[in-house]
Order: sequence, then structure tokens, then C-alpha cells
Amino acid sequence: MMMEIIKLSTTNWNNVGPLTLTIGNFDGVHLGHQKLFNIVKSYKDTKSGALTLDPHPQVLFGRDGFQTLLSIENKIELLKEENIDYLFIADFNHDFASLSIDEFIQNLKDLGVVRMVIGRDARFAKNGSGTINDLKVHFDVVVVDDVIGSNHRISTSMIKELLLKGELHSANELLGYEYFIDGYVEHGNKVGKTLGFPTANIQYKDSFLPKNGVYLVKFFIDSKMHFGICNIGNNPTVNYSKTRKMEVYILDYDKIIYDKIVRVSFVERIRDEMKFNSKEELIDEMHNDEIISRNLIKSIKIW
Ligand SMILES: Cc1cc2nc3c(=O)[nH]c(=O)nc-3n(C[C@H](O)[C@H](O)[C@H](O)COP(=O)(O)O)c2cc1C
Ligand SMILES: Nc1ncnc2c1ncn2[C@@H]1O[C@H](COP(=O)(O)OP(=O)(O)OP(=O)(O)O)[C@@H](O)[C@H]1O
Repeated sequence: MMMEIIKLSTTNWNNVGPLTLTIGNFDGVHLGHQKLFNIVKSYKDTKSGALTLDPHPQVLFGRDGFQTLLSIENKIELLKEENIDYLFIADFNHDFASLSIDEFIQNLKDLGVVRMVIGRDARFAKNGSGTINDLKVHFDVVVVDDVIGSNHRISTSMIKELLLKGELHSANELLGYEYFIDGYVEHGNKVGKTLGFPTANIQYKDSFLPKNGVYLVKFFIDSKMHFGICNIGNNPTVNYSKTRKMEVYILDYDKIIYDKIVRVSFVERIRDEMKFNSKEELIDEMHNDEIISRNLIKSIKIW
């Protein structure tokens, strides 16, 4: 069965039960989240469901500069792969955020929830006042053991920290897939061409960018995959940009691709972005990036 998506307001929780449900932000749909979904699905006496909030609470409450790993569209895409029966997306506004513990629990009952699968720190209702103990009074509650990775409990915040530190490998490992960003290809300053490395400039909007630097990436366009080398940063050597840029030199590719939506998946971090003394030094280093990348690709292809 295909996952069915149901949008929830504060009141329209109609019975689709009996249901085993997990709740959370699920930003990143990381290995910790994936374990929850697997446990939800393991109960054959009910249908399976996940309830998430859109927008993310930190966005609603206007935390400065808060960015999510996944847009809601990407989250839906990844959750579809988890093969749960229902995804409930709560329209997270101030009314929804004000639901009391009792109101929230009544809504869950109206939805047909009989069992909740959650991590030990799960919270719900106004200011996160609802806890596992409140749920236990009404439902069969399954508290899932912490999923550990890199010696810590896996969490969205930890994965973001790893991406910011340039520890791409660990981040990808804890996500269970290669971190990716979707965006439009926009017009750049066309300087790349004159360096011998034409690049697709990606309009990454409010996506969460990994640490500045050069990365081997997979570049998906028109449902095809090409390898590419991505630079994230301010281009300190030529054409300094105040806002961070994300651009990809696509290997063995010469099509003009403005305005298309593409996906950039981060495979390997190659180096920091650097300020060179001359254009020539930058070009030399970019040649070196290409050699490193082509070698990495060979080793990936062997596996
Ligand atoms: C593989 C690659 C590595 C890059 N490394 C650096 C770098 O270390 N330092 C830097 O200032 N710019 C770096 N750049 C950015 C180039 O300077 C950039 O492509 C050029 O400024 C063209 O930008 P444009 O989009 O404005 O035409 C790199 C670009 C690529 C594709
Ligand atoms: N590593 C983990 N092991 C077990 N359960 C987890 C793990 N990470 C999250 N959960 C559970 O998954 C549900 C959703 O978690 P949620 O996405 O809200 O937070 P998170 O992944 O811990 O990220 P954040 O860093 O934003 O708190 C919750 O019930 C939470 O307890």
C-alpha cells in the first residue's frame, strides 16, 4: 500500500485506526527515526503511522537562522521509502502549538491510536508539556532504546554539527544516506568558464549548507546521475561573494541547464575552501581536485 498523507489541523482528526503511531520532527529521517518506523511497522494488529509537524517548531517560533536538513517535500519523499501506511502532517501554527495535553490525547484517540512508539525524550502538546507518562495512561506505549552512532545518541542536531565540522562521512553514516540539497540552477557570474571550470550555481534557498569547502558530489538532473565537484563558500580568490555560494563543476558534461531543479548529494569532502594568491594557483588546485575526484570515483565504482 502507498503511504497516505493526511493533513491535520487542531480538530479534524478522523478515525483511521486502529493505529500504531510515532510522533516527532523527523528532520533528516536519520537512523534513529528509521528504527522507530521499523518498530511501528512490526505491529501487525494495527496500521502504521507517523505524525510530523510542518513547519518545524523552531521555524514557527522564529529561532534566528534555524534551518532544517529536509524541506517538507524531501521529508515526505524519504518517509515514503519507510513504507508506513499513514503520514499525518500537522499544520503547525500557534493554535496547534497551544493544544493542551488532554486535547492532544483526545485527538490521538479520535485518530484511532492504540499504541505509541517513541524515544525516551518524546514530548508533545503546549510547550512540550506532555511526556511518556501522560501517554501511558491511555495507550500501549513502546519506548525505543536510544540508537547510538559515533558514541552518541543520534539526533538531528548532532548530524548538523557534524556537517558544520566537515565530518561528512559520519553525518552520512548516521543519516543512512548521502546528505543532499535540492535547488534550481541559476545564472552565475560566468567567471568559472574563464577558469576552465564552468559551474552550475545552485540556488539552495534555505537549505542547511555543510561546511565551506570542496566536495565530490553526485549531481542528479533529468533523472540521471553525474559526478561533480562542488564548492561551497564565498569564492575568496575571484569574485568574492558575501553570501555563501554553492556551485558544481559537473564532470564530462557540457549541456546548458539553467532553471532546472537538481539534486546534489555529498559523497566525500576533499578540502577547505582557500584564498589563493592568484587565479593560476586556484586553477592548479582545481585541477588537483579533479584528479582526486576521478580517483575517488574509480574506487566507488569498484565497490
Ligand atoms: C572544484 C572547485 C573548487 C574551488 N575552490 C575554490 C577555492 O578554494 N577558493 C576560491 O576562492 N574559490 C574556489 N572555487 C570557486 C571559483 O573561484 C569559482 O568557480 C569562480 O569564482 C566562478 O564563480 P562564478 O559562479 O561567479 O562564475 C572553486 C570552484 C570549484 C568548481
Ligand atoms: N537516536 C534515537 N534513538 C531512539 N529514538 C530517537 C532517536 N532520535 C530520535 N528519537 C525519537 O524519534 C522521535 C522524533 O525525534 P525528533 O525528530 O523530534 O528529534 P531528534 O532526532 O532527537 O532531533 P533533535 O536534535 O532535533 O532533537 C522522538 O520520539 C525521539 O525520541
